Amino acid sequence: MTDLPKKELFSLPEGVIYLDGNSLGPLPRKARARAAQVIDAEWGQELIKAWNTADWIGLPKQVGDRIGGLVGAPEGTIATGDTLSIKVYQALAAALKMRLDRKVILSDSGNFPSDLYMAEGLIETIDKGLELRTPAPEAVLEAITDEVAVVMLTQVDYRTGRMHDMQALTRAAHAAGAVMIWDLAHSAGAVPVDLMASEAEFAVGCTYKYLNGGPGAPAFIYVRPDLIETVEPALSGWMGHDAPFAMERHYRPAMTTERLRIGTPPIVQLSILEEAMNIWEGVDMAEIRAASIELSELFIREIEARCPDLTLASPRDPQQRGSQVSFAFDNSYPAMQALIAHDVIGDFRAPDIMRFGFTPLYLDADDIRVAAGRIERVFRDGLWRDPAYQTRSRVT
Ligand SMILES: Cc1ncc(COP(=O)(O)O)c(C=O)c1O
Ligand SMILES: Nc1c(O)cccc1C(=O)C[C@H](N)C(=O)O
Repeated sequence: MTDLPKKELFSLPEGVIYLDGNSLGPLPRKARARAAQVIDAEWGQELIKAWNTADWIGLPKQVGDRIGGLVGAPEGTIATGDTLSIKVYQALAAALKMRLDRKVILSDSGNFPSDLYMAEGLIETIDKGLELRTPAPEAVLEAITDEVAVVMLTQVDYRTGRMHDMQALTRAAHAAGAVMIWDLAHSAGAVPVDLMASEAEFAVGCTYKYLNGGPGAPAFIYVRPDLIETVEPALSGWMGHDAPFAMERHYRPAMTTERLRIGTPPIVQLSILEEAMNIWEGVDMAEIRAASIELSELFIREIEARCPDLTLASPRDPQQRGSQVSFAFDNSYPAMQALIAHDVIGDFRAPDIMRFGFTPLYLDADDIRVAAGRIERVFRDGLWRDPAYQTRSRVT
């Protein structure tokens, strides 16, 4: 049994109840010292020698292996770096190369826009004859036909929290002869994932949400081990080369997942992420999941009892949800602004969603009850009507 929560390991502002770790995780206390060490002692003193003396060059793989431990990926199967959108592009381009005889990319209408935009951009670049299909999430299973080259899904819907059945959909994709890509942005560190057991060919994800790597933290990409030596990288940068410092004239991919790296790794961010991953040492994802369900069920009960104007917009069955709960309300934007002003931080997602994330590493039942009390007040007293909350910020 892990001791949850591990609140003391995070630097959270006094009095704030943070229900947005599903978008940007909070600051791990040790991140500051680690970043200072990398900047002052390594970069400052060692200069370029630090690539060897501080093993900067080995850091992307080291961190990838730590992430692998949380998502059922064996050592050496996860490469880190770049942004998730780039990793989506790479996975999709490589997957399409594995099914050149087919023309359909299947995703769903609830997928995060960037995943769909990257697919649209890829189609424009490599083959305008490809087609991106986006049925409703509930209709994906029956849309997997033998026309489909690649099924590309985000396991947990960013807006509703609805969770796809990874095992069943991967099985269906394979039965239809399609390649499977999972986006784990809202899964890694949120729900138990077993990539090897799923047999999916690719997975991608980000590390600034439940993994607490900080804004702009590097993304990750998983390739099933039996495919690593044959996957064709669409973005053939030198850090994915088998021997980057041999400076060979032609690209020759690394014989490991490192072939999906592109350029110079972001060392300060990777170091912070490694520090954040230390918090997960000894944490059992099954325990996190059980605690997350307890917190989210409590939240739903409290909100439904106290705020009759809000409508649950997430599946009621906790097994069908990731680690977030959404409520619909016509004036969600000002309402969320009012909640934030009253120290309950969630977020708004267009058109009418108030989204709350549950992160048992640093939240407990008391936090949920206090949050529910503050939320009740904002709605009971109509505090969200204040003109101060009506003006939209650039980042919502
Ligand atoms: C499911 C999903 N895919 C892609 C992205 C985009 O990631 P990035 O901005 O790191 O490229 C996000 C979050 O921003 C996301 O939630
Ligand atoms: N990556 C983000 C950013 O740079 C600014 C604000 C929000 C984000 C997010 O991660 C959004 C997130 N993927 C979502 O689920 O809405």
